[in-house]
Amino acid sequence: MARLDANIETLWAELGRLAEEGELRRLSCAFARFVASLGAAPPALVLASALLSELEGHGHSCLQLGDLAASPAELLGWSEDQWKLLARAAGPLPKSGKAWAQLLAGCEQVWDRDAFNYDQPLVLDGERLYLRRYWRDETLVADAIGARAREVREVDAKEVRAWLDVLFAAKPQGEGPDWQKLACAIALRGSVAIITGGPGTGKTYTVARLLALLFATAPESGSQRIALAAPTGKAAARLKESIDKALGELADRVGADLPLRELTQRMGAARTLHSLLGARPDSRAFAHHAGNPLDVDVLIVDEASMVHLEMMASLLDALPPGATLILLGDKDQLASVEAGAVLGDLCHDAQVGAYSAQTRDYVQAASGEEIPGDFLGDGGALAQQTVMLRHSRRFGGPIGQLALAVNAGDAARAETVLRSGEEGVRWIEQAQQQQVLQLAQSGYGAYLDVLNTGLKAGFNTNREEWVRQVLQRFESFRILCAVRDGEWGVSGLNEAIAHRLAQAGLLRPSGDWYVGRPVMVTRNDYATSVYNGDIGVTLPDPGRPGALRVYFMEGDTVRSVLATRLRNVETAFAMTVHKSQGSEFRHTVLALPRERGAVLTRELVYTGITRASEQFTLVSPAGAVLAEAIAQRTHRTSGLRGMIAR
Ligand SMILES: Nc1ncnc2c1ncn2[C@@H]1O[C@H](COP(=O)(O)OP(=O)(O)OP(=O)(O)O)[C@@H](O)[C@H]1O
Repeated sequence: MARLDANIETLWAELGRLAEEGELRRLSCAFARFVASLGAAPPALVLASALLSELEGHGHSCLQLGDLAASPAELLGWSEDQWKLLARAAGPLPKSGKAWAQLLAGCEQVWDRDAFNYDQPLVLDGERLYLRRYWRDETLVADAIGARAREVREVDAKEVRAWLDVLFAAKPQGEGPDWQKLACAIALRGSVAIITGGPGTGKTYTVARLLALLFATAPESGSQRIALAAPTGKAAARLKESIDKALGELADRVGADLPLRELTQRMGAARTLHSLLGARPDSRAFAHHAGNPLDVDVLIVDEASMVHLEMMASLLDALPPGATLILLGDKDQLASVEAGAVLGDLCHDAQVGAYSAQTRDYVQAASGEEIPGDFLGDGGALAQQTVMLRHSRRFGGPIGQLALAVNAGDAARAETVLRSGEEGVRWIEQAQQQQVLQLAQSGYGAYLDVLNTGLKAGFNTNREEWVRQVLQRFESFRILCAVRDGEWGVSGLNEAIAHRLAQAGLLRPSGDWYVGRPVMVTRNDYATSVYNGDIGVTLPDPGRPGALRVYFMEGDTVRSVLATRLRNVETAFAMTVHKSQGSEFRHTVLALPRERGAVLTRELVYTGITRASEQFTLVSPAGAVLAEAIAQRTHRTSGLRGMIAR
């Protein structure tokens, strides 16, 4: 016992030192102390608790004990020396994942999945250690998705095929299968389907046809309740706009055979997931859950890569058993800021297909499409309900080539495209911050022009149209950063851009709030109905001289909030790539930092590039950073796939 105590004190000292050095969050130390306070705490448990909490901060949902035994320093990117000091302080540590699991299973703070539950903070599931909350969320998601994927509905394949032939134009021979058509057939037979694909691959185009198909084939289609949702307000508005457009075009095509305009009218607005589930101020709990499920038959969720584990668990909990869930998203985009990489995990087999012979036969009968042999395999139930769209209609040019090269991890090819001089892509190498400021001044030129012209004219005539124009112009250009701090981070660039625009006489910043300040909301605020990620522009309040209001675009409508009522906002000339997900800008500038770091990954670069619709400019102060970023993949540990399979 004396030896244990001695170890523990040295271990606390080591953990404290790491926290001092900024290598460990204080929260992780505090969590380990909390675990230790609940009972006898061998140093190995204290160490595992601190690591687990730290990993959660990096987006992992659990600690793989096998990794902890095999390559502990790598887990958090620590040096071998740092780890050795910790390991020595903690005394002899288990040598394998199994031995770690045995040791932890004996601790009273750890709930073994198969044993008695009395509210311990940690859960041991095989050789994975979880914070209780994440284990519960991951189990819920795995059980709900797994059960839905295994539930295959009876389908009249002949009828479905006849409708699909009406809804999709015939494809030229020899071009391989029409994955969009195939996706509709697959989604129709299940209570869950995942449609993944890069930008412009037709995810919304496909889902509009799926809705038409459901409408045409469901026995009581007239009363079907369809809900559209996305993680952010902007993504929700884009989803609704694209679906309405696609259904409108389709209605013209199918004519009186299917009253699709009726379907569009019945669908209502797309909502954020928070609003759909009934978020409540000051509470993590939603109004809708298993006891009070959502009133829907079909739920379509776009930008699913942004949905974090806890939100996905809440969503699945609130979904009634008979309802159909369709997840749309790009599996290669950055995962959510919060823990989990749910879409990425669920789409594990999407690239290879891994379709069974049964799926192949069904698809052939219901859509007339043949799944090529390369895509057949022995994937699980979820793989059978997942389709990857592979052909982008919007991204054929250099931006598309660049995105493909980055996604494939081919840095040399990406650099060639960037240096090609082709219209649409540009690379400013060995850049100075001044060059980003120049880009900002010209990129935001149209925005500032409309803003200042209106201000000068006193915006007496058609003020609403002017506000709309200001907001739209602002949305056509954006500077994206990989990091928050420093000269190449969001805060440094925002400050420098505002200063530059002021020097050029285009803005008059004074104090926190000034006319023309674009802002992004950083926390949901139910009192003012503004949500994390919403972007607005500050303009004079027409009713109160001297007062300022922030204007937000919500679909087609503009709403405003008194600037002084917004507490959690930051300037938005520059924003992080994370926050830009779900948005698209005509010209996107991606500013990389001088040094590589853990956040600089392939997924981040890919997400940044795919935010550009016409022009992409990469700005990097140091040459090698791009290649290093492309080589570094996001890795998030989770047990989701294993849980779905069991
Ligand atoms: N099979 C098709 N035939 C003709 N046009 C198509 C087809 N599929 C998609 N499109 C068109 O390609 C464009 C992109 O499609 P869509 O918006 O559905 O893609 P997406 O994958 O949802 O893109 P994003 O991820 O950017 O939202 C749209 O203009 C759409 O009308």
